[in-house]
Amino acid sequence: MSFRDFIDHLRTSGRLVEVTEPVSKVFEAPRLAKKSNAPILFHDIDGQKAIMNLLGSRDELADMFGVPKDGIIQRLSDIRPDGEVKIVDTSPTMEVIENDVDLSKLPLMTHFEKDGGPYITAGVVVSEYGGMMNASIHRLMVVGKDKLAARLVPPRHSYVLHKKAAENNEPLPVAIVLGADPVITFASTTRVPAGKEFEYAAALRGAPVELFECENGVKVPHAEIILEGYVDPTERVDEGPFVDITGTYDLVRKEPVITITKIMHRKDPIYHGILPAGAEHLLMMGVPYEPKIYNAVAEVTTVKNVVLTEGGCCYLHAVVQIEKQTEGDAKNAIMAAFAAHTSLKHVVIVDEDIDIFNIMDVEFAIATRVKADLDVMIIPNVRGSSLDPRGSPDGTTTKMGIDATKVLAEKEIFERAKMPDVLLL
Ligand SMILES: C/C(=C\C(=O)O)CCOP(=O)(O)O
Ligand SMILES: [Mn+2]
Repeated sequence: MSFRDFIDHLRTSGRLVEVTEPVSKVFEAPRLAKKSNAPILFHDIDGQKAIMNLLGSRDELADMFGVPKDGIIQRLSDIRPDGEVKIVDTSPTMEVIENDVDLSKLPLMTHFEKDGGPYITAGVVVSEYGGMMNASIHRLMVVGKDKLAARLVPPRHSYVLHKKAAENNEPLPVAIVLGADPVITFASTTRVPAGKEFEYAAALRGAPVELFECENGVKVPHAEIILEGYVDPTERVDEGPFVDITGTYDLVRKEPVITITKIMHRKDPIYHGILPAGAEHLLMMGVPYEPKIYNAVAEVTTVKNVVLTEGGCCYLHAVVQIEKQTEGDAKNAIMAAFAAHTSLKHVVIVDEDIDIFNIMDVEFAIATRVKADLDVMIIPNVRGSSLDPRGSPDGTTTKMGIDATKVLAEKEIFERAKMPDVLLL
């Protein structure tokens, strides 16, 4: 499915908000997108088209995968990154080719008051070096007419490929993909084995992913806009400040510079922007880790479901539902969850009768099934997330796991009272 087909699907199913009045890319469009999580299409954002909140809810993701909302994890855990990838000669993305690059012509937005400037938020950076490829989303800050600073996070595969190229003092060829089939964009946020993002997307879609070759050799899927260029082996500039998933400002760091040599795009292209700290951003960060946690917990007990909660920025807090088999299972589930997602800070383990999507239910489990000295595990000096404002400067933090499951030997005292079915008047 193309990006446009997906937008048409949102339109025909009545879920798309359309803004036809002119809006500015500086603060105004992001403010409008922040009002709700509904997909919002701007027809005139400084003369261009742009969509935000494309995958702004679990309902949207579930619809894209063709499963119910509580079936997303199961679907993602079942899929293997072995779908078909086909190389083709041509692409609708080549409708317009610009060799005189001017990034200011694109609707790249400025979102928050202390932002370092406009940046690309939904660009899938595809890179190839030494026979390896990668596709992942990185922040791309405009630092010149044809230059972007890329936040390449260690140990993501783009970071590794850039490091390898830099060790040989060679530029890393890249292509930045904006507005591909949303399944491909989602696949680029996952933690599949190196170079398997497009195969994973093809398996998820149940249809081959077509790739075509850019002038610099990088192979890319059809998209609305593609920026072609290379990452310099040595040049680094300040990147940020920018708001990340926590809604607070991430640190300013020295990051590598990409020079864009060519832009290809559809006629009348639709730019994709992800609102920083918005639901789409949180989901893209968190949902790929949920199947990893699910599979890791499945190794130690019977796992039923996993969610990285929105209140925990879909990244720092998990709720794991298990069918407890033996006393102590929940403690093993806690350790498995931390091992599967090393940025996770707090995790709560609950039984099958707790609705993990309902925070009231999770709090009920903590309130009625936890005795802190027995059920809370505190683990100091563990690798945490660089995005946690409370993390230590050396990258470590203190983690907490809460076993909010029933004590098996006393199960009946934890049962929730039910009302019998009766005929209602
Ligand atoms: C943007 C980050 C990661 C990514 O691109 O996947 C920063 C958070 O990474 P941590 O590993 O949690 O520090
Ligand atoms: Mn990768």
